[in-house]
Amino acid sequence: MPRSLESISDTKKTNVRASFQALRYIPRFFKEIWSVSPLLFTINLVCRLVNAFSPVVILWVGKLIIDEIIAEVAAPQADYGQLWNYVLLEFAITVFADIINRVIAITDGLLGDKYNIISSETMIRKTSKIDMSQLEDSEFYDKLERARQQTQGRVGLMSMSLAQAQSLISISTLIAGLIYFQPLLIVLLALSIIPLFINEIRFSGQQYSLSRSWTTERRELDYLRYIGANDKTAKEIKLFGLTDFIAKRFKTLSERYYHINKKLTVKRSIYSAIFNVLGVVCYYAAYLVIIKSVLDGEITIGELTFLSASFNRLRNSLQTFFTNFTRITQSALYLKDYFDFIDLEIPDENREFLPLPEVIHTGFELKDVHFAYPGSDHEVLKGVSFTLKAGEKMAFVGQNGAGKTTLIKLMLRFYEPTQGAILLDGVNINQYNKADFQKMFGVIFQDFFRYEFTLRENIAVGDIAAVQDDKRITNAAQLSLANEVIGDLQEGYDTQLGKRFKNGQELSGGQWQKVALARAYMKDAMVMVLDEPTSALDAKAEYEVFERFIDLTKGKTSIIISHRFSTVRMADRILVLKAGKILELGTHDELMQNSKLYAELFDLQAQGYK
Ligand SMILES: Nc1ncnc2c1ncn2[C@@H]1O[C@H](COP(=O)(O)OP(=O)(O)OP(=O)(O)O)[C@@H](O)[C@H]1O
Repeated sequence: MPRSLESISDTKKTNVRASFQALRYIPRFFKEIWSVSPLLFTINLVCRLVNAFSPVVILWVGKLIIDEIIAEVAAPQADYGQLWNYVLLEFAITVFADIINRVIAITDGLLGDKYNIISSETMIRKTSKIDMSQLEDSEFYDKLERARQQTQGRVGLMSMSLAQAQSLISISTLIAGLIYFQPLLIVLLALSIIPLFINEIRFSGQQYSLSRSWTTERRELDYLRYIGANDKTAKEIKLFGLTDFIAKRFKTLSERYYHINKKLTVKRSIYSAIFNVLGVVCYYAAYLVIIKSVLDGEITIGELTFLSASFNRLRNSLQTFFTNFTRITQSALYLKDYFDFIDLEIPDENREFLPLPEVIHTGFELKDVHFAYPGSDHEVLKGVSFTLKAGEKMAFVGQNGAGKTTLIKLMLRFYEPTQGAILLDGVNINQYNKADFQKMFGVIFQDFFRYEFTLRENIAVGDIAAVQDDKRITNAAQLSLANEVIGDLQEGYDTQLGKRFKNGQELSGGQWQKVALARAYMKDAMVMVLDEPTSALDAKAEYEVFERFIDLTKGKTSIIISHRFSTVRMADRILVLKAGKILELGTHDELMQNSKLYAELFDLQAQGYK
């Protein structure tokens, strides 16, 4: 549940502390930006440093101009030479500062874009190393989501932090001017700015807590926005008349956020307005002090304009400085999410592994394997033990939810068994490097992904390094019958699939399945796993696909999951699962003689074909 405004303010202190602590990530952040382009970064820093002095210099030249005008007006014989020099100088400084500002903006943009590319790429690479169990954890997913979404925020943080450093130098030079002429002005300055700062910290902490505590709801809103307006769901949404249901759900959730946020924004504006009046009072008090100094003959009219303009500018600069400071501390928290994600330890990454066998000698052995999905007490597998011999074709059978796919996921090391072990040639599979181990398999899952890439790329997903290898791609397509799709495609293997991009062509469910099946044939994998690979194929295509599969995988260790018993019977042995336990294991003939679940289901399906 999202928190109420009151509870948000309760946690305000913790968040303010946390955001200050997150500032420690800034140096690392800048180190990363530096490494993106040392040249751009140096140009940016030098320009900012030079421009940091421009406000005080311009104000000072302005003072010189006014004093010169007054002096020349009062002089019996006017000589305007010096005055025009000053005006020219001010003009030159203004033009120069403007050029430098543009260089800063350009280098900010280029650095931001480069950093954006590199950090997004880093995240994509890191995500691939993260365990499935972690990716399915909603808290972790929120963190990943924040890290991903804040890519632009991090770019903003970069220019904001650099601008802050520049502003700090400008502020120091202006303060030095005030101290030199009238130290009392500093006290008035502090009086006008400190309440605003406290107010800023107080409310921005609440604002951040609110936005952060809504990460999950924002994800839900994004999801509703997605399913409410995209081509994949349009059919069902129209047919089932879901628009109203989705729109209402979206509206209710959005409005809850809107109301909490509105309350906070109004409160913040009222307090800001009150403190701003205090600031204006201080400004006029300072103005009176400066006027008095002129009247007392302590300073010139030029110095009056210099001091009052400096004071005003300082007040504005400090206000922006503090506002940006709180913004930076908040963005730094997102930086923390990003670095936490990047630093996430990948267990095993630096471990010594056993070399993978070049060929499988004895096969896989599962010993009393138990498994419950992370965050769940429900045991999906309850003491599963069997061997899959080298070169054997085994089929997994069982009703929906029996645990067939889960068993595959454990054998592929997407998850670790909660109890028991899986051995390959007598060695626990966790002794091998996970990524290398997974490369041994050619797999197609029932929920394979339809990449909106070209047909060639969709097939090459099975071994992306071979994306330009026409021979292997056409071969894989022939084996899986995906080559039959080609006739309908205008640009052959280079046709864009799906409807999301220009000239994309959509395939039927069965055609997609053939394409996905081709992925498994892209490499000469030691173990083949087909998880319901033919559910969308017509009977003829299914028969052909399996005939080829059996033919091609002769002597190769393989697993097939299927609900079609005509397919299943082709396997050497069949493993029947029921509620996470092995009910039967044997050849088709043995199981038929057993007269248990397998025989019952087989007969049931056979009846249907009579
Ligand atoms: N990622 C997951 N997190 C939590 N529970 C899961 C997850 N995936 C599957 N389950 C649960 O595990 C059980 C077994 O699912 P599994 O997908 O292994 O069944 P299956 O035998 O392959 O079924 P089907 O024939 O329907 O594909 C189900 O009760 C399911 O709800």
